[in-house]
Amino acid sequence: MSEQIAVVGAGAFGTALASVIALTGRNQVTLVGRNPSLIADLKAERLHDAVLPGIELPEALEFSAEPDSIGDAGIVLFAMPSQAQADAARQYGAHLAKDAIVVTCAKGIERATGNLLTDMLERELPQHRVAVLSGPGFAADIAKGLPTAMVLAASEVAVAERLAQAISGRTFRLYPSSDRIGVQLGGALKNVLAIACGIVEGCGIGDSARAALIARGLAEMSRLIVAKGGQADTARGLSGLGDLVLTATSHQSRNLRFGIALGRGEKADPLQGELVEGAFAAAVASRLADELGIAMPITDAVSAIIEGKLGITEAIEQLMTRPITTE
Ligand SMILES: NC(=O)C1=CN([C@@H]2O[C@H](COP(=O)(O)OP(=O)(O)OC[C@H]3O[C@@H](n4cnc5c(N)ncnc54)[C@H](OP(=O)(O)O)[C@@H]3O)[C@@H](O)[C@H]2O)C=CC1
Ligand SMILES: O=C(CO)COP(=O)(O)O
Repeated sequence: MSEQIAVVGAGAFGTALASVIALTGRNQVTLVGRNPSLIADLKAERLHDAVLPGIELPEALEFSAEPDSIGDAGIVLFAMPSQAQADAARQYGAHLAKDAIVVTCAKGIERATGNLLTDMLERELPQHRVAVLSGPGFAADIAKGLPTAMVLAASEVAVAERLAQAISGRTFRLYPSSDRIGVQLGGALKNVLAIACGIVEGCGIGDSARAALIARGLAEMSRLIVAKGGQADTARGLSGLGDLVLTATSHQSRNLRFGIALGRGEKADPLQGELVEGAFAAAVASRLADELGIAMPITDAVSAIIEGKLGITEAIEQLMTRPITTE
């Protein structure tokens, strides 16, 4: 079935998603950006070299800088950073079709409130159903047509299935899920854990330490998912373990590179330069863990290091000398 799909947010991920969905040939896809001169260049050149260098965008993909261009879309993907999603909901909400489903594609937690992005979007857009797209996939890999599998979660599995069918193509495969909580927390926390793995790499304490962080980090992710009402199994799937392994081991990851800079003792400011979602999620996840009474020592340490409250040597010492417990 043919769908009208709008992707809002003309950055790396939005452009990659719009491109791969347009390539299915089934859907009419519009990439909607807020910068008219960028959109004019994309239309003219079919390249977005600032974020996806050298990758040609499909002929079938349409572009617009007008918020009302989303008015006929039944599926609207929000592909801007987590902390910009509330603003985007306010800016684009009035232009959504009555039955449009909004799919958040960001990996984070609302910093001001600790809300999941789906809860925040339902607050801002109470008339609309809200779904989540997350999982292991770098924008450049997706846009190049390399095989990628991710998860599409909606509260009703039938809706998730419909969205996954509509968006999936020959190189981009979506698995439907009904666990929006687990899928979102996996995406937010893997970024924090990738920073931790970057720190380990940057300060040169070995691959064994990285493996320990991945496994113990996954246990933290699972605990938070369950405490927030999600399913433990989701942590072991694509949006949890899958994305954690990808981001914690590939230098394509901005979160990993940020952690490496921290580990090398370089000055790293998450508000300058490229987007580092984990730097925002660390403090809010640590706060949530505290409120829910669950242990997330790696997340706490990453948050404290970023805030300059804890040194790296001290953090390693603290993690290694915690009371011995069963796994
Ligand atoms: N890059 C990747 O490989 C992947 C990214 N993600 C997730 O996708 C999200 C976006 O990341 P990514 O695309 O890489 O980031 P980028 O920094 O490449 O792009 C972000 C885009 O969002 C736009 N934007 C910011 N605020 C708004 C707003 N209020 N309304 C409309 N557009 C807005 C920016 O526009 P402007 O240029 O005008 O500032 C920019 O085009 C993050 O949560 C990330 O974790 C998920 C999977 C893979
Ligand atoms: O989420 C991603 C891949 O799944 C992208 O990771 P970074 O934001 O760390 O680059």
